[in-house]
Amino acid sequence: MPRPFEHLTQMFQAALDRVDPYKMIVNHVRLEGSRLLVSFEDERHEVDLDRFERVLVLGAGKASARMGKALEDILGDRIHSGLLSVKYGHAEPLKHIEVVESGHPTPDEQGVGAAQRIADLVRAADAKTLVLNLVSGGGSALLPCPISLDLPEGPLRLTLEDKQNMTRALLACGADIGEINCIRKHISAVKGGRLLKLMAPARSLNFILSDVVGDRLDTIASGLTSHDETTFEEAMAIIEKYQLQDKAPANVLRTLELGVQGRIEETTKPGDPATELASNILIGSNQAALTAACETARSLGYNTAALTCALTGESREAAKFLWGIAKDVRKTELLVKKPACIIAGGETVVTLKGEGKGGRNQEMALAFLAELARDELKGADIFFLSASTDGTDGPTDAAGAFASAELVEMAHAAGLSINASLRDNDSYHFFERIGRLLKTGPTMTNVCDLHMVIVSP
Ligand SMILES: Nc1ncnc2c1ncn2[C@@H]1O[C@H](COP(=O)(O)OP(=O)(O)OP(=O)(O)O)[C@@H](O)[C@H]1O
Ligand SMILES: O=C(O)[C@H](O)CO
Repeated sequence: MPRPFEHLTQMFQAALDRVDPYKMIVNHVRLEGSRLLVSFEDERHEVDLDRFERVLVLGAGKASARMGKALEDILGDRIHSGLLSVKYGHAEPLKHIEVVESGHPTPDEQGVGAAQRIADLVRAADAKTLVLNLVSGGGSALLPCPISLDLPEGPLRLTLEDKQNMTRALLACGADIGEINCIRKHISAVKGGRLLKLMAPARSLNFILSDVVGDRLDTIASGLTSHDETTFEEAMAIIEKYQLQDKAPANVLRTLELGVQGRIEETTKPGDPATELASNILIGSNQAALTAACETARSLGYNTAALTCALTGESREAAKFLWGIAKDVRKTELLVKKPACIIAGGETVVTLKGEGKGGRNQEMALAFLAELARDELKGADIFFLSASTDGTDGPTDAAGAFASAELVEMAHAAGLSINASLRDNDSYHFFERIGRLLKTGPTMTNVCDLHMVIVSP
């Protein structure tokens, strides 16, 4: 492994360590006698547990089991019971909280079962119940609760299959997570803050780890515990924007149409009394990971530039943007002096056109490699890593992939075509063949993606 790749891996590991949800919770939440004290930047809360007869821990997301472990270590027997839905392979043995593993990114029966049980638990919660919700990215897929309506003309029951087909169409069309979740919220019985209405009159403290650019609470895990800023009209406009009329299941289109006509109640809106009972606490985001990566880069001797936590757009376009910056730094050192490390975070999208296997980070590394292959200076001074902090980039077992000039040679030697692999969205098989995938396994955290470029002197 070339030295710069080792450095990029160290920076990524440091970033993961900083956003370990266990540490984020135990460092900011403590129990003093019967008082639960929470302090995250400007969010401070104090709750007297003796005022409640029971404490329930609920939630969903790739990082939620690790958050649950932290709460168990802090609260011990104070937790009455709990239920979390996490992605397969993301469970953690817990004592008071049951952890169910469910399908992601396409929801499955396990998720439906967990969502149903969570809905039942919150419906039964009264004013003597304190609910602690642990919400993290992935929660949308892990808590599928298809809306069910009794209309004068007969029942309208969305099925798991409807949700699965809608999810597949949304993930492939290039829509960003705000758009995807706008639709998810309007066809769910718990998302878009509908969980809050089921939970009233119980009080809730909701710990939220952001995997969404801009950290909008109504987007993370489709805003289970947040009021919703989006509307049925916007959901319908997204269907039209991505021409999903033929791909969206008939039941979904019908639900959205009825919503636009005002025949279905909107998601929970700002000012709804149910929102008054909930405190939403953002425990971490991409910024923390980016900061840790920068600190490590500095300690390894690089002059470091943190570009943004909000890199979005098509992966292959973002790769060109980062490549342009790398070339600028090589030539002018205007942004930062060499040896340089340029770091960005965010979440891009991939509009799937091919039948291959990959993820948005692997696709970005492949598109970066395409630029390296065209470089007149042969790019021996530029090294790149793009990786997802949850450890699973797209439906693959890799977190991301590396790129450097040496890989262009390796690909040629292996008879691989960068352009053909890009055309097929087949980045996984490409990097697997040349042994340059980054594999971490499930990291139990989730704060979007990191992209890091080293420019050597
Ligand atoms: N062959 C492929 N090449 C590139 N990207 C792909 C490919 N197949 C799927 N994807 C992308 O993978 C993404 C879904 O995978 P992933 O589970 O990593 O998403 P996620 O955003 O991390 O999930 P969540 O936000 O729910 O935590 C989609 O953006 C999809 O476009
Ligand atoms: O679950 C989801 O909706 C995404 O991961 C964004 O939080």
